[in-house]
Amino acid sequence: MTASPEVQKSIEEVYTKLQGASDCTSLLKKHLTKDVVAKNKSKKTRLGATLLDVIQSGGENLDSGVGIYAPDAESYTLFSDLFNPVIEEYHNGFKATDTQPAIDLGEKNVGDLTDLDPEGKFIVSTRIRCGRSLQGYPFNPCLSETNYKMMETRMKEIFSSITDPELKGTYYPLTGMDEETKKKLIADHFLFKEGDRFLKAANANRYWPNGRGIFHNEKKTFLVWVNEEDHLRIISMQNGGNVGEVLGRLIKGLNLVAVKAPFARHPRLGWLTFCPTNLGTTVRASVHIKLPKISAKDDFKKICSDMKLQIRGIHGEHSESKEGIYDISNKQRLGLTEYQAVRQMYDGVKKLIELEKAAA
Ligand SMILES: Nc1ncnc2c1ncn2[C@@H]1O[C@H](COP(=O)(O)OP(=O)(O)OP(=O)(O)O)[C@@H](O)[C@H]1O
Ligand SMILES: NC(=[NH2+])NCCC[C@H](N)C(=O)O
Repeated sequence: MTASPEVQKSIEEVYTKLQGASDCTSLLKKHLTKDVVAKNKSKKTRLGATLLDVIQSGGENLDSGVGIYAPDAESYTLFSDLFNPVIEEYHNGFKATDTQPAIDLGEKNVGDLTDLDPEGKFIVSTRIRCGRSLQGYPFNPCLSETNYKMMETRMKEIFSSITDPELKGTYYPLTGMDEETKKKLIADHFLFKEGDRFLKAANANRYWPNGRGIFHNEKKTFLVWVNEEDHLRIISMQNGGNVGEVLGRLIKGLNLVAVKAPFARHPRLGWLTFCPTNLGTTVRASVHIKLPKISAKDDFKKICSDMKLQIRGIHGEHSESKEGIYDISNKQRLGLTEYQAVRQMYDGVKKLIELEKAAA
């Protein structure tokens, strides 16, 4: 199967647009070379995805940090000329010949992750999330409306089978959810935002809100997002800095879902996700933290990036910090174990708190 002349022309146009965009710093722009375009523009996956599906989000959103998504699992290999260098640069040097290590969620080590802020002076809340894709389904741009509905139905059955007293809860479909409830869930950091322009341009918001929703326990400390960016985002969160408790709950919840739903795993790339930044462990462990002194200094960003930490704003990715509160998390998710990913955040945040305490 080959891509149509129109699609190939659009790919050339994205390339030309990126080359002409002097303020664009995305990994897409850097790694979509003339050669990569020439070699890949006519290719199509078995499900019909093309290089255009991979690059259109970054082509439309020139402020993307990364700019590419995989419409289906095959795209990671068929378009590896583009994915591999982007993955290598994002995930701290993970090469085309490297393999994701075996799973280690850290069951045996949760006790080592003692409260980072026992006095409650710095950390507002802690959250660890991972992503999962249900085996047998492609990613958003290749899903039909029926696929979405079938996946949601399957997940509803799984959620209703959870009887653990701490984790059991209710599934709330987005379809029919009143605006007030939705807004509050988003503002309180529990629910995904609507209309993400990066996902929209990647064709990932089709049939919205069908098939999308959120499951959570009563305390909203264990949550599962259904069919937003990934098929599933499994989340554990709570106020304060007790990372061990948050990880322990995530492992418990993840295991309950995993026994009922087989997930898609790649021999080299680990758990498969729609965005290459989330491959491997898929783990983003974060704190919302107040660091008024060190965050005001010029070297704050460098200190964080040297410790492989990512800084986000208070309402998540692409948002601004408010009242001096930052979202600090591990950046790398591939090429290390789940426990190491959490540990990267844990050790880094511990250091940041020491620096804040010592700062004048
Ligand atoms: N430590 C935390 N405490 C409370 N809320 C958090 C924490 N970390 C993230 N959040 C909230 O989770 C929501 C989702 O954030 P965001 O979209 O940045 O990350 P994500 O769910 O990890 O996914 P992605 O990386 O795909 O964007 C936002 O409302 C954000 O404020
Ligand atoms: N939620 C994510 N997958 N975040 C990572 C990348 C997001 C967006 N495509 C960008 O390049 O900036």
